[in-house]
Amino acid sequence: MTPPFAARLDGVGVRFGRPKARADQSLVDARDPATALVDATCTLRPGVITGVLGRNGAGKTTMLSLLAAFRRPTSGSVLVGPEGAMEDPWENTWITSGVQLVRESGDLFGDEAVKETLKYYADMRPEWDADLAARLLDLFEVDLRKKPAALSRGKRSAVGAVVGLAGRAPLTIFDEVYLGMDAPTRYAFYDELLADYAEHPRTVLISSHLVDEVDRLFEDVVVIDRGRVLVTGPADDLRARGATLTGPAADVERASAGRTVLHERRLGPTTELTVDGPLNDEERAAATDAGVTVGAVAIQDMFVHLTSGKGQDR
Ligand SMILES: Nc1ncnc2c1ncn2[C@@H]1O[C@H](COP(=O)(O)OP(=O)(O)OP(=O)(O)O)[C@@H](O)[C@H]1O
Repeated sequence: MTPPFAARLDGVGVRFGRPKARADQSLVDARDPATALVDATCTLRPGVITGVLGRNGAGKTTMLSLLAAFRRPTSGSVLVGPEGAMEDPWENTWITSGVQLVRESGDLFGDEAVKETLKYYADMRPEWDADLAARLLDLFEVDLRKKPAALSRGKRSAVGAVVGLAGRAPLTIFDEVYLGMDAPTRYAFYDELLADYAEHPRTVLISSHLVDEVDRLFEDVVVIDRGRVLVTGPADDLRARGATLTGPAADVERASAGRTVLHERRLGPTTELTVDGPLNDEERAAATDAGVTVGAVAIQDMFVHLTSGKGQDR
């Protein structure tokens, strides 16, 4: 069995369209609307579930497409493979045979019954688990005899999820695969992913807007904002990164002195501030003594605050 893949992006830039007429065409310009990634650098640890988060158009799909060798970077380097033996995935069958990118559409073969798509992936993936695929198709109530056009959007996504789970590729990437699924199907997918991952460790990347729903799955996160990697590292660091301070306005102001305020909410005499940076025990105790309640900030809220560009220093 191939060990889980790691991946590394180093100073990666991606610009769509024709190269600009200039001396160094490998340069990407953040102000150019055709630029999808700018100087993106991050490491994806092997055998870990990483959440790739970003607002619409942030560059998530572009980053995931690079890892699956669906496209090449304009600048910088992309490496994928077992730790210590990573290679450029572009036109590299050894690497790409270990990478499964599952997209929301499910990438089903247009004119054939769904069972033909599954047969194709079963032949391609040495670790394909036919029993798991059959059980999941039953769970998601997918009729294998139907052609993709006869399936609902959610059922097509479900087939993609089955391809990703049953294939057990050393790098499995789910790019917003569950967007078409209803809530019970999505929750069943998350549970199946966690259960299978626990038994068959591999590297999983999940991109999503539904951060609240999926954040319990993440061990690491990469947050992309307007083409730049804003945060990369353990999800727990992001969970512990900020704090909410709630209480009488003057006390909250005092407790937040010198910190970057990401969000502010006023309810009559009570103020709630979301601040960047964790509070140490002393600061926490001082705030509590002053009648200020200190709370945690969920990944979803931190993500919204960090990518809304509204942070202000106090
Ligand atoms: N083929 C293309 N030609 C030109 N620009 C593109 C192309 N594909 C993507 N882009 C642009 O690159 C940027 C990043 O797109 P990308 O699809 O990677 O974002 P995303 O984070 O996956 O967004 P979403 O959450 O909306 O799917 C966007 O500004 C997008 O308009």
